Amino acid sequence: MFKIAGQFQRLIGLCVRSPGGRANLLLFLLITALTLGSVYASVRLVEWTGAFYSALEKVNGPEVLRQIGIFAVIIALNSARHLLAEYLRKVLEIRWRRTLTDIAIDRWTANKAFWHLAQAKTDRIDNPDQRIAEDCRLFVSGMLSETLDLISRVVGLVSFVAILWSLSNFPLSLAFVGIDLEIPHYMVWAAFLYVAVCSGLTHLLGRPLKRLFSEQQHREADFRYAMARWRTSFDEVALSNGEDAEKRIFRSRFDALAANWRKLITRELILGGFTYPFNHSVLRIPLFIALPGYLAGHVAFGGLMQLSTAFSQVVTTLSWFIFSYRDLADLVATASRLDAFMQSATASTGPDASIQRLERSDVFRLNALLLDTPDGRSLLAIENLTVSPGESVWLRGPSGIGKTTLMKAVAGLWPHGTGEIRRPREGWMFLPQKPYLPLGTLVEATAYPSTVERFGEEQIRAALCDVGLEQRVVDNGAAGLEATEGLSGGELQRLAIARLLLHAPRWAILDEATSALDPAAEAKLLSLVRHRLPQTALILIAHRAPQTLFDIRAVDVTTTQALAAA
Ligand SMILES: Nc1ncnc2c1ncn2[C@@H]1O[C@H](COP(=O)(O)OP(=O)(O)OP(=O)(O)O)[C@@H](O)[C@H]1O
Repeated sequence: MFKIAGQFQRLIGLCVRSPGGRANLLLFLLITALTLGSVYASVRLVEWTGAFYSALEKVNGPEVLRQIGIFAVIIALNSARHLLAEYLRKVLEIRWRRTLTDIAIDRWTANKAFWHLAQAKTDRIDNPDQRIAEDCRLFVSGMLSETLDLISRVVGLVSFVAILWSLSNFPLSLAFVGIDLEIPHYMVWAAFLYVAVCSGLTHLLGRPLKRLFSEQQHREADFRYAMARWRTSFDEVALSNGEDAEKRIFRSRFDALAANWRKLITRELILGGFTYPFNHSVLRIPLFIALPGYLAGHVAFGGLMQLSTAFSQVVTTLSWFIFSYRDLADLVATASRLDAFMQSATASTGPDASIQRLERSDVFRLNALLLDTPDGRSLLAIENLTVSPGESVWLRGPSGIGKTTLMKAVAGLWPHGTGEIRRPREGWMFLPQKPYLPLGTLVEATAYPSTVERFGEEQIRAALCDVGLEQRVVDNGAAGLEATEGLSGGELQRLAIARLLLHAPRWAILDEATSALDPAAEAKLLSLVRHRLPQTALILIAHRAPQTLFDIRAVDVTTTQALAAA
């Protein structure tokens, strides 16, 4: 219970403490006031019912007409109140959702938490996209509607208990083990006892729901992810006739989803076996509880009916927990998923690195660097390597030795290994074999990770033409339309070279970044880079010798054992 309260407190705290939190809190108070207006409207309608039926009983035509007018005014004002409250609730919902989403994205991206958490063997955050897109929305909307409901019910409860207290002004007399007992206002105590027992039973029956809801969200996201992954690889699947394999993956994920769904609906059935009859008997049971008073002659028939109505009001209001149990379980499951995501993303800076990193010098130097895999397998070893600005170096080594891992270590991602990396803090660019293509236009993809405004469209188009993508530029026209789909492997690598030319970093590591180009194109592009960026240190990682029209220093990367033998 304390754990759940802590999760809600942390998440609500994030909404309230963020910029604009006070304005949102005021909006919440306004919505609460408007919601409480519904209690006032109910009380006014009860009064109106009495006045209207009295007028009817007395066949008082003008008074009946007046009451119809009052009714119209109550309904009009109440409708306006309801619509305004709903509108403002939805405004607040999107505002708080934006706040939570912004925080989730900030934490997910800070210190490259997204990368480190994806590597984690334990406590891995599954489906972060779902947590950011879906859980933030579900948490805010569920929390708002349940909180407003609870507040209006608490206020309604106070007025209904007062009414019940004044109506049930007779005691219940009992003879218990020879002792005469008198319970004054027993209807009020009976209402509380009745709801307490029923709530306990509801909780007992519905307890597994929270875990089942959480599991369901998790399996739904896994299923969606399998579909989304397939969508990004249509070519590969079609070429390898992988439809059946894909179907097997979808079906197995759907089976997992359906298996949990069956457990969920069975549990809902068990819970419903109690809550459904409860919901339908809640209006009748009071009558039976009030009967002793009626049979003892303490109350007339009309009073009995009044009493049972007041009792039902109290019980219905008190039963919020029972009626909302399913939604509350869903909300609690969402809150714990989202809170776990926020906590892990905040805490994650990756494992402690044993590689020493110094980021002050103006040269790039590796000293006695040994890289390992996370499970301790040795990868490459570099005894000494120094690269100065403007130099060109080719790092060569067999496949799987850890060349790409070296690039990650230099970038500060890979923590496993020993030795020292000295490098300037700024001015780096890392080009992987398959460049990342963000959503957007060709021009935006070329400017990535900077903005189009930084370079201007003309300069970007010129860079694209320089790397041999002029046809693409022409095809896209001036509009810079969505054009990044359908780029071949070689075209993608050309685009990455255009990025390099635009950003003009002082240090660049190209990991098989021209492997998809023919030798002549490779030589032309690398020479263009060398010519345009004379101050840039170019470190090429490749199995085979890169075709260049300039001098390049070859450096062998080897394994620890080979180094020791040498
Ligand atoms: N996150 C990881 N967890 C465990 N092992 C990893 C991880 N990343 C890479 N490895 C392992 O490290 C080894 C080196 O991989 P890496 O991609 O650096 O090799 P490479 O020399 O670049 O190979 P290639 O020339 O074929 O691209 C591989 O055996 C790979 O499986």
